[in-house]
Amino acid sequence: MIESSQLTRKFSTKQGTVEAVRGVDFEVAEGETVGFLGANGAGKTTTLRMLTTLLGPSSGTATVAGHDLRDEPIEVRKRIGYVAQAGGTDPQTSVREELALQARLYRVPASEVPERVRRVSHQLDLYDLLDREAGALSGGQRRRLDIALGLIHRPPLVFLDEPTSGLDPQARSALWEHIRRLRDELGTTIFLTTHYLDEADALCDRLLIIDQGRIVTEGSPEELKNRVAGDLITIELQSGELVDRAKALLGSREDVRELATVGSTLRLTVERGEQAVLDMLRVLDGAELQPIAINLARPSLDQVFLAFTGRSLHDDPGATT
Ligand SMILES: Nc1ncnc2c1ncn2[C@@H]1O[C@H](COP(=O)(O)OP(=O)(O)OP(=O)(O)O)[C@@H](O)[C@H]1O
Repeated sequence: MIESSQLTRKFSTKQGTVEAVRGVDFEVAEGETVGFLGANGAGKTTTLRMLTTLLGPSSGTATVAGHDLRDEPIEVRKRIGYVAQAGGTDPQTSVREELALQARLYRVPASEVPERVRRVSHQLDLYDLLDREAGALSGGQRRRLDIALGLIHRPPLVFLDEPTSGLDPQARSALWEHIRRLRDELGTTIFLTTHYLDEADALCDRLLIIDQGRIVTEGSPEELKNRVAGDLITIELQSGELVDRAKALLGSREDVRELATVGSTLRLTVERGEQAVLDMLRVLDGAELQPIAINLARPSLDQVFLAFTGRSLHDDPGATT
């Protein structure tokens, strides 16, 4: 659905040239939900604006929904929906009028417009709000309207720029449900930007992590977590002496990457923790070692982000996760 080839964008400013995007290569398959994860200023919006034909690349190109960005921008535009960070619409227009106007802009035949408005408003839970003025909507309702506007012409590919930015936790998880349904029920390919790690984890089949204009790694949330850290198993025993025995029994396993003892606790970093923890329990039981407590912790995407970019998203003043 998307094939980006060395897309680059520079901006000239009074202070000099800003290299916002420095040659990004990636692919997005049909039906995937792919997240572009990065801190403020990493280059997410600039890439999105290039892929949606709103901004010309300085170099490189991309094929989007089967058409080249540079050679056939109009064909690209017909096949995509773009939901920008802040929708700018007339606050006095009703939700119904907004949707109908957008449908007409996309040349949906007039006779089909009411049905389209009905469908999309059902999909995004806006049906009871159709006669409300856009200016009177809550933040979550407004974002749902923005997404409905991006879907009215039924594009196979939708770009969402920070879809839940500024929403409260309840409105965010409600919107996630709507985004999931787009993929599951309509097969829509979704490319979204976010700097919320929980959002990336909850919604995306695959993530591209962008830092300072470059993609530093990609993979499914699970793959990325496995690649970075492995799972952490902590086993607490009655005494340091018993810990030493447990260490001797478990330390030589092939799947143990790191091992440390802290007082009467043994800490092991392993691959596939769920399986390992069961095996280890069996081994300890066989040696008549009964742990007081066992804990298994999965690595977080935060650790992944830190490993690949050298900083935490929590340090980013614009991010709230
Ligand atoms: N029109 C412009 N003129 C000059 N510099 C720009 C322009 N647009 C973006 N930049 C710079 O390019 C870099 C990337 O910006 P971009 O908006 O793509 O980041 P982002 O990852 O989307 O950040 P955010 O999460 O804050 O939206 C930033 O350093 C930004 O200041």
